[in-house]
Order: sequence, then structure tokens, then C-alpha cells
Amino acid sequence: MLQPNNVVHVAVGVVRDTSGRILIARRAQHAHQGGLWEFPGGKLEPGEPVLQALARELEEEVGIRVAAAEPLIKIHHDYGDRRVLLDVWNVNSFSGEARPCEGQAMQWVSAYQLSDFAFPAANLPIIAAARLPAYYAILEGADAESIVTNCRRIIDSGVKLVQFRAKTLTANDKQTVLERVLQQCRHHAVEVLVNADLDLDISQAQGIHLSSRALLRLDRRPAGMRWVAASCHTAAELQHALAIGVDFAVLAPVMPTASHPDTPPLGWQRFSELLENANLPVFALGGLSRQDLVRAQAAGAQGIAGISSFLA
Ligand SMILES: Nc1nc2c([nH]c(=O)n2[C@@H]2O[C@H](COP(=O)(O)OP(=O)(O)OP(=O)(O)O)[C@@H](O)[C@H]2O)c(=O)[nH]1
Ligand SMILES: [Mg+2]
Repeated sequence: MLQPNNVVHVAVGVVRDTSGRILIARRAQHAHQGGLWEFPGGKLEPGEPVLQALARELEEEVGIRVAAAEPLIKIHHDYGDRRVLLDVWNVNSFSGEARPCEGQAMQWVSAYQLSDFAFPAANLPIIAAARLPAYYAILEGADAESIVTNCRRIIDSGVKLVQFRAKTLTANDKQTVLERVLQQCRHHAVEVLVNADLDLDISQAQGIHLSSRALLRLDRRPAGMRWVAASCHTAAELQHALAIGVDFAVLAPVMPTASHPDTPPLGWQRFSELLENANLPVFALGGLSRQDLVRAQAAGAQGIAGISSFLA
């Protein structure tokens, strides 16, 4: 891809072994952002396609041959002395055994250990993206029992990230149902974010999900939460999410939906344009199903969010 002359386009790999551990290496002291940890990768040569650069850099730096890679996230960052576009790919399929070919320190770590290491500033959203799954299910239901049943179906379908959005329940029921959902999810290592509009005690949950209205009212990230997410519909909302330190966003509606028939859909083209400067992981929402994952990732998304699509 052609970048403005002064932007350094970099191919970066989040390389995972069969147990899900991620490969990190330490940058040489004399290098740009020297001494900090990184995901292996490097600059594109003039005219070189990004996947070719990724394969070349991973072979040169850590001695592996990439068999397949999927787009994870693109980050634009201005270091003051250099502007970079980090073009980050998931590499789950490769041959050879990783080794530090340039004498660098190298380690395999779990996604959660990544925060124990010092990375360059641009890497914060890459670490969030590396930890997040590809599906985010929104848990709703007409009454308490159907919410608990839907939760079971979501868990059985293998989804690992859920937003609790039980808007139909009475104030009394909400907290009780949340506790049942949290218990169910904990058993299956499923993380739960609670919609902020519900106004519940969320100390046992893993995160909070802000509606776009709640997002715009805040001027800083809510404290004490592993995950802070936000619903966005516009570039301004995405920028505000980034400014206050939200970990990831949901951008909607991509396609027409029965639940919001009067809201014009963004379509994939506009969706992808909005993501160009988002600099944080974004799930696509609205009229989509699991089958749209490859399309969504090609448009720059972390993955797919949905209500009914996960209950099939
Ligand atoms: N590979 C890599 N580069 C990163 C990361 N995060 C980040 O800000 N960068 C920046 O992206 C640029 C990539 O440069 P690089 O030093 O890896 O490039 P390279 O392998 O081609 O090195 P070379 O210049 O020695 O040939 C640097 O400015 C570096 O600071 C990351 O996680 N991995
Ligand atoms: Mg490099």
C-alpha cells in the first residue's frame, strides 16, 4: 500500500504457538524505541506487498516460515521523531522453531503476561487486540429465564466475550440475573462486560460497556476495570473513545437491522474508512452473522458483535 513519504509502513506479526502463547522479542538498544519489547516484524521494502514483508521479516528475525496470516489491526502512531503505520497480522500457522536470529532476547508469553513487559507506546491497542477474541456476544432476553438460557447457548457456541444488556428486566431482577450469568460464565472462562446504563454493581464482572451517550459524558476511562468498551456510530465517537482510553469499540450498524430499521447502515466501505484512524480494536455490529468474519477482518475489524447471530 502507498503511504505518504514520511510514514514508515511496518509489517508486524502476533505469532501464536499451539497453546496460544505469543512470541515477543526485545529491540536492540541502539534501535528506534530501543530496549523495549516488540512483536517481531519490520519495514516494508519499496514496492513490497505487506504479507511478503511479514514473511521475510519473521524469517530474518525469528527463523519461522509463515504459512497463513489474518489481519488483526492497523495502528497509526507519531513518535515525534518518526511516524509509523503498524500493519499487524495474526500468525497462527507457521513452520520451523522460533529462535532469536539477531541475538535478541525472545520469549513466549500468555496474552495476559504481555502487560508485564514494556512495549513502545503504539503497542497498547495491539496488546488489547491480541487479547480479544473474534466474537463479542450481546446478551439479551425477554425475561430472566430466557437470558439465562441465551447465556448457556452463547457459552456452548464457544464465544468467550459477552456484554450483559438485560434492558427488559426490572431493577430488582437485573442484579440477580447478572449474578447467575457471571457464575455461568466464570465456569467457562467467559468474560462479561456489563452495560453501564443498567446501573448495577459490577465489581464481579470483567468490564463495563458504555453506550455512545454514556461515552460522550465521560472525560476519562472508568477506573478499576479490566475492559472498558464503547458503542460508536461516528468518527467523533471513535475519537472520543480513543481519547479517554477505551480498550475497544463496537461500530454500528454495518448492515440494515430489524432492530433499527430507521438508522441508515454504514456499509463495509464506510466502516473500513472509519477504522482507518480509529487506532483501537473495533467489532462490526448490525445485521451480521459469524459467516461475515473474514469480510469484517478484511475491513479492519477485530471481529463480529451481535445479538441474535450468536444464538443460532
Ligand atoms: N517490529 C515492530 N516494530 C514496532 C513495534 N511497535 C513499534 O512502535 N514499532 C516501530 O516500528 C518500526 C519498525 O522498525 P523495525 O526496527 O522493526 O524495522 P526493521 O526490522 O526493518 O529493522 P531495520 O531498520 O534494522 O532493518 C520502528 O520504528 C519501531 O519503533 C512492534 O511491536 N514491532
Ligand atoms: Mg524489526
